[in-house]
Amino acid sequence: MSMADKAARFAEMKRRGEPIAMLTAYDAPMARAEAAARVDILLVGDSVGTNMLGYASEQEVTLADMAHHTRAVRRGAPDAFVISDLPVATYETPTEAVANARVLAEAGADMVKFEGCRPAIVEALVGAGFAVCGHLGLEPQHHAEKRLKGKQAGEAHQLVEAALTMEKAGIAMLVLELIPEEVAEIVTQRLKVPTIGIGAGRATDGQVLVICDVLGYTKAAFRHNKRYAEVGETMEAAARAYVGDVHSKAFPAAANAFPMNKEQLPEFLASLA
Ligand SMILES: Nc1nc(=O)c2c([nH]1)NC[C@@H]1CN(c3ccc(C(=O)N[C@@H](CCC(=O)O)C(=O)O)cc3)CN21
Ligand SMILES: CC(C)C(=O)C(=O)O
Ligand SMILES: [Mg+2]
Repeated sequence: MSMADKAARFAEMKRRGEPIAMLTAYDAPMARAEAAARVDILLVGDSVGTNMLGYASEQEVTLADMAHHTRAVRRGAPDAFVISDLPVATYETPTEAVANARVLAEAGADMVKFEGCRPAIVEALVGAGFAVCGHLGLEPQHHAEKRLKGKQAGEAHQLVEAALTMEKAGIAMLVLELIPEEVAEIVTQRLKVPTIGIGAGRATDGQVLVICDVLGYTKAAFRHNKRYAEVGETMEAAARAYVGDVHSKAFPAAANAFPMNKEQLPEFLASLA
């Protein structure tokens, strides 16, 4: 199946009014769990850098990082639909974008995503056979200040124009990040391709969240997020209990140890005498 055929399923979901659930995934066990939970789309976001690799910003994420994590996600979820982010400064020219998209596709991505209104980049990628997801509104790779975009009428109008430009260029999907609900609703109505929102309100065709926020693995308490677990607390409590058990010699117990063959033990001890 070609990359475009696989993505057609999501356009069909939009037509039917079936919401699309996307989550970021960064490694094999995460991907396995999300696939088992029937997450529609796994996003290997460049947010892997700040959330999993300890980087200070999205600027530090490399193509090698993205390929490494895309391979892990693909190994964990062989049949899932996987989108991978082209990291910062890897799609400056059409030629560069195509070469770098190939690296992500070979690592297992079904679709590639990049930030900003760059129709010439979309055309080159689509021409080379890649399915492309756009990303407008807050562009973490390009905007140091993480705040709502399209709050002013002029900026909101530009966002709608940019979305239409990207659709005309050939994107198969569009992520809308941190924009007012009313703007996301207009963009969603005017595009045939599905919109996926994060902090973009209720009217988009799908939603995406960063898995670490959903898990309560990160400390952040973003307004756009809904926390479904407290994995960070669970992880610290488990590590703390383990340390306590080792220090108190409660662990390992006999059940965790491996005894020698009963008949061999006397012979072993005698051999040492
Ligand atoms: N852990 C994590 N979660 C995310 O949602 C996320 C990432 N990382 N990394 C990439 C981008 C960056 N995102 C961000 C980053 C900061 C805010 C933020 O500061 N939100 C404020 C409101 C901002 C405003 O009102 O303008 C908040 O209080 O929630 C939002 C989205 C979303 N993405
Ligand atoms: C926030 C989503 C859309 C993203 O681009 C990422 O996780 O990198
Ligand atoms: Mg990203």
